[in-house]
Amino acid sequence: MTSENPIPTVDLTSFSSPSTHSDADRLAAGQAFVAVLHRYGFANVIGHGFTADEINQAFQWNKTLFDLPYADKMKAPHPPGPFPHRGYSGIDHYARADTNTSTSPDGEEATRKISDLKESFEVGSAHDDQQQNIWLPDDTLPGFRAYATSLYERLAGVGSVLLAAIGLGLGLDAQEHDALQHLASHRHSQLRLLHYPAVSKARLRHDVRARMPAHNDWATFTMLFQDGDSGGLELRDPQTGGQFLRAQPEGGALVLNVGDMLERFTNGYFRSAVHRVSVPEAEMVDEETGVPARRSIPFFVSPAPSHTVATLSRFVSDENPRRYDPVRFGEYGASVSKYHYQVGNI
Ligand SMILES: O=C(O)CCC(=O)C(=O)O
Ligand SMILES: [Fe+2]
Repeated sequence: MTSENPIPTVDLTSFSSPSTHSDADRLAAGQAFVAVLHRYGFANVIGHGFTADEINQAFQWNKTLFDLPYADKMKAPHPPGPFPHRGYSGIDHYARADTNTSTSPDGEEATRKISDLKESFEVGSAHDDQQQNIWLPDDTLPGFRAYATSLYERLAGVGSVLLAAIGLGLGLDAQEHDALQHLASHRHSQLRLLHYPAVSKARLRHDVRARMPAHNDWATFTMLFQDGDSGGLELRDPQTGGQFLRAQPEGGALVLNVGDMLERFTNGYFRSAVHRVSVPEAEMVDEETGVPARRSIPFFVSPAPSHTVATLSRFVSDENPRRYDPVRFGEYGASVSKYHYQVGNI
């Protein structure tokens, strides 16, 4: 079931424009942010520092990239296997052309991996010592490499600001704050451009249940922009455990969801939110247009792979005993991403 109620919006202008705000403003905003994340594992964030023009520009690049012919996009192919998680993964329209019109729910369409319903381009830091970026030749998409590199840096900066807001809202001391900062490595986070093509009513009827099935993100937290009014991102309410709530795109807001590392760090005070990208029921959709295309831009704020994430002792008590052993982020991420790669759904 889906609720119409969007998740609450938090304004973090006092952090993104510190000179025009007081410490008291920041404390109040940080505490409000923490309260929403504690309740939902998600928050809509405004005042993050990205202008409307910057967001439009990011979606314009998303469109220009995915509008390229498949053969051009495949000049920067994601290598087989989960690592390095870089470059283009997508839909071979030519290979699937002959199965596109299948109407049998038992046929090939039904068993097709859900990954066929999206295409993505993964970008890391230019200074990542573990995973190298995989770029298109510059004459295939002039300026894209420079743009995506700058977008990565910009979002990494926003991620640090949001992490500081969480630290202030939690009332961490200096040592705890230092441990929190290790959950965001500018060199090891990840930018993803996503495009979900339009889906026909026929496919909705027969085999398409979701654009991205329910999952958790395994890093610290994810910041995500969604295009226009297409929507579709939903989170499972951590309090009811069943009901899915819409994360509606609201003018310029980014959606932040808690990932596994922040859950472990806080011993479950923040829950890594289960989320999915849904499609409407076939009956709700126009025969001609189907479900329109959708674009999103997530940024996964992550620790360094060598960093061991341990629970802060302030979150451990007799009522809430330690739930997690310390874990090296690289090892954790490798096992989870290997699983996702095998099932091919994220
Ligand atoms: O496209 C979206 O809105 C969600 C993307 C997502 O959950 C992911 O890439 O992990
Ligand atoms: Fe996700």
